[in-house]
Amino acid sequence: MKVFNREVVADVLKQGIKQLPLQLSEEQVEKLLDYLALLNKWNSVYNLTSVRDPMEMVKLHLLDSLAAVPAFAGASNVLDVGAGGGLPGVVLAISRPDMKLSMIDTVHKKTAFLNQVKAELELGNVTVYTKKVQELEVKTKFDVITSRAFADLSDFVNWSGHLLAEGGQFIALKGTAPAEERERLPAPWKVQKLEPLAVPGLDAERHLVFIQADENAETV
Ligand SMILES: C[S@@+](CC[C@H](N)C(=O)[O-])C[C@H]1O[C@@H](n2cnc3c(N)ncnc32)[C@H](O)[C@@H]1O
Repeated sequence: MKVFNREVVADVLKQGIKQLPLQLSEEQVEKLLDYLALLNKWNSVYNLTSVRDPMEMVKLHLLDSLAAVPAFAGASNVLDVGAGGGLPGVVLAISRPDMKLSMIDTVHKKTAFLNQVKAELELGNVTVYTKKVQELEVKTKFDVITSRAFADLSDFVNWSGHLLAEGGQFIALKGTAPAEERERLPAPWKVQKLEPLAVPGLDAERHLVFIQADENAETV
């Protein structure tokens, strides 16, 4: 486990947040830092992320997920598929306490960690599922289904399309989203928008891919 210097990490986080169109309270920033401390503490046990350095975790995990938060402006009931250690799910849940946030992963030790985060950070808006997303059934479908570093776009929509409410959308956080991958989407799904994502302190290509059923979408 790398040493977690909360003061130094907080400084990088706060500087990054200033560069984003986001208003977070001091309490929310503290919860983000608590989450990062838990991720750092339990990573060696649960194997939650290959990123081991807390300073790198701030940029590659927290700020990367925070940069996507404004894209969820109109959302009220969101599912994060393949949430792993909670990205972007936990960051969304902390940033938008008004929103219901569900996370699903097949790996029990990861969802055990997510339930621990939920309890320790008192995230009353969070629900955690341990199963394949293809096998999940819910009473109320989601208005947004998101994922980060999860799967090919076609697999993402094929495996979770049954959980999306009518008129809802997928938002995938990707490094690149090659045209070939976007064009291979099965009907009725179409890429509505491909948006470059600027992550403070990160010099890497990042994108948000918005996908909707054809009747709502303009093909890019
Ligand atoms: C590369 S990790 C990404 C984790 C996290 N989203 C992140 O960005 O750090 C992909 C995750 O998807 C989960 N996964 C793979 N297939 C799945 C499925 N069919 N349903 C739910 N989760 C799945 C894996 O267990 C893994 O934790």
